[in-house]
Amino acid sequence: MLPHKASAGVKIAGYDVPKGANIIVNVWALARDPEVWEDPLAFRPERFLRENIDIKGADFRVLPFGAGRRVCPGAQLGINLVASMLGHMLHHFSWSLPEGTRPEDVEMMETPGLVTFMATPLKAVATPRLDKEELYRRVPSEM
Ligand code: HEM
Repeated sequence: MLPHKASAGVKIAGYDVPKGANIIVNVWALARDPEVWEDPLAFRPERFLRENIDIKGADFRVLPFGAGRRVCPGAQLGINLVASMLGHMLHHFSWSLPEGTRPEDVEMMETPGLVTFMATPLKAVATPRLDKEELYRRVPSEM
């Protein structure tokens, strides 16, 4: 989450947080807490199919958009854009690894920071799966 100033002095988990202190919530650690997540470092997105987890600030186990008064106001737009972008990428291209790279060689670890990047950039080969005419055809929208 972005840094915020404490508007009042408060005690949290035995720690004194003075008024005016700069607070940054470590959402990276929250989302990898082994007491909450089974095998937290394993890339297993299907774990989210098992239960309906709110990602817009109501469930503190995962807070990609923050929470509370300063929660991201663009959360729903962000979710819609990511779904649309992924859908387009999968619809238009077949995805494969570069020749000679095995799936088990792909390093999924990220680097920490304000914005998270992959520690080792992912190399993927996109092959158009629709013929060009279909791919670039403009579909006029009904007005
Ligand atoms: C997947 C995409 C996005 C992610 C992961 C994301 C994440 C975040 C996070 C973590 C915060 C900080 C919340 C906090 O400090 O508690 C934030 C704040 C904010 N986001 Fe987003 N965001 C996304 C997309 C967008 C979009 C599309 C917009 C606008 C169109 C937007 C506008 C803002 C604004 C204005 C704030 C500051 C809110 C405030 O401080 O009161 N975000 N976002």
